[in-house]
Amino acid sequence: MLQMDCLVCSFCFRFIGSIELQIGRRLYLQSLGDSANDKCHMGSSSHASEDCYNTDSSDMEDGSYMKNHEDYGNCAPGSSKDNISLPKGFIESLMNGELELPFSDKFPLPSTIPCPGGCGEAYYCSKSCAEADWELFHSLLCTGERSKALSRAALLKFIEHANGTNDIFLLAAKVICSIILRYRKLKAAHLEEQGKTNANSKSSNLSLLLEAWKPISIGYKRRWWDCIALPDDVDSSDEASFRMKIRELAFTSLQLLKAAIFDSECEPLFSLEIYGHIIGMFELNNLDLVVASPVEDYFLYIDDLLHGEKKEAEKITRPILDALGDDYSICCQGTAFFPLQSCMNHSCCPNAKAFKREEDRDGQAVIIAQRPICKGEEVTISYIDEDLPYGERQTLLADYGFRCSCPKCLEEEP
Ligand SMILES: C[S@@+](CC[C@H](N)C(=O)[O-])C[C@H]1O[C@@H](n2cnc3c(N)ncnc32)[C@H](O)[C@@H]1O
Repeated sequence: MLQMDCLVCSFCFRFIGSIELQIGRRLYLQSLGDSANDKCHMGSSSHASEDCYNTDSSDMEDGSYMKNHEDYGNCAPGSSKDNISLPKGFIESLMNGELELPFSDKFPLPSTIPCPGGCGEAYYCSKSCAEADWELFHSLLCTGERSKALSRAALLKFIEHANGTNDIFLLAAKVICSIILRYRKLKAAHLEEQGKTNANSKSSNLSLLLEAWKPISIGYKRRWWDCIALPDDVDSSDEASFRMKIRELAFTSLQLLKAAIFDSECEPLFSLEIYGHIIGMFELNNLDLVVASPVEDYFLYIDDLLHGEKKEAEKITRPILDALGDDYSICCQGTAFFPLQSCMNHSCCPNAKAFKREEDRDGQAVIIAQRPICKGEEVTISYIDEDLPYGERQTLLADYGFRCSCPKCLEEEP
């Protein structure tokens, strides 16, 4: 699950495009929020319209770092809610590569490769990532012309429902697609091996489906509506009806997904029981995924320049920073299931940590030992900020359904 305002590879989650594209896209999305209020619409999601971010261009006019400084006229004022203005056409020039920011060449990013299915939603850092995603998940979830979904219209309905309710359904769909696609591959190999005539029995199909399901089976523990933590605003007397509503929501989502990608040979995958357990797996075993943004490094680099260079560069970067505001650099965040890493237990004095956090440059699961770990010793990670006081830690861990009794908790227990 990705944060929308970062442009990352849909397969490995590396930032892609360029510093200019990342910044332009973020400003553009920011302006969409603003323009909804002042009727300054920006058109489709892939192109910013010319003049909705605007006005005073004096600071930028001598932009010797810019390849193109035409088109910096005025536009109707007031399109940015904080009254921070950028020249007319500025965002578009950043996004379409006409404008080069100072020293951005120090932060090269892989160029963007569009989805081979033509959906215009997924982008990749390389052809191999595009192909791997297509083969493993995306061919069934692509809304483009070459989609392998049963019905693209139904798929759009499913996605719309997930976006409007809970995007965990998109992850569950990804899991189901990966199982179907793995099943089809296993079956093709099996048919080739056995000869088409005697290998297409129901029982052999089921055993292939079980084989395809195997990597996920480790996450099969509890249904979503049984394991989801009760939100703070739901009274415990309403717990049963809350859980019933969650189950109904999952049922609706599953019906929509079925209409989009149903495969009769994989019918068991489309039961509410399985769907509930797949979502439950993300509820219980999800790992946060964080990929640091190169945009932050870029602005830090500018800040560290020597006085003369810095002054010159900041003529261009300062108005951008001001327009971006506090969220000038947003990392890519998501949630993921990794069969091994997601199953590690918690300790408030863990001997390992999940992910490199600030240093992460892609979505690979990395577990790093914090100290030497003996053979046979359990590898533990921390689910929460282990530096919080004892009470706060236990409150947070209650959401995971347990009280921690690690050595640190035993020592600090009042
Ligand atoms: C991400 S799973 C961890 C792996 C889990 N043992 C499994 O096999 O799925 C999280 C669940 O494991 C259990 N768990 C993790 N750490 C624990 C701990 N320190 N004490 C008790 N239960 C723990 C809790 O039930 C928690 O909801």
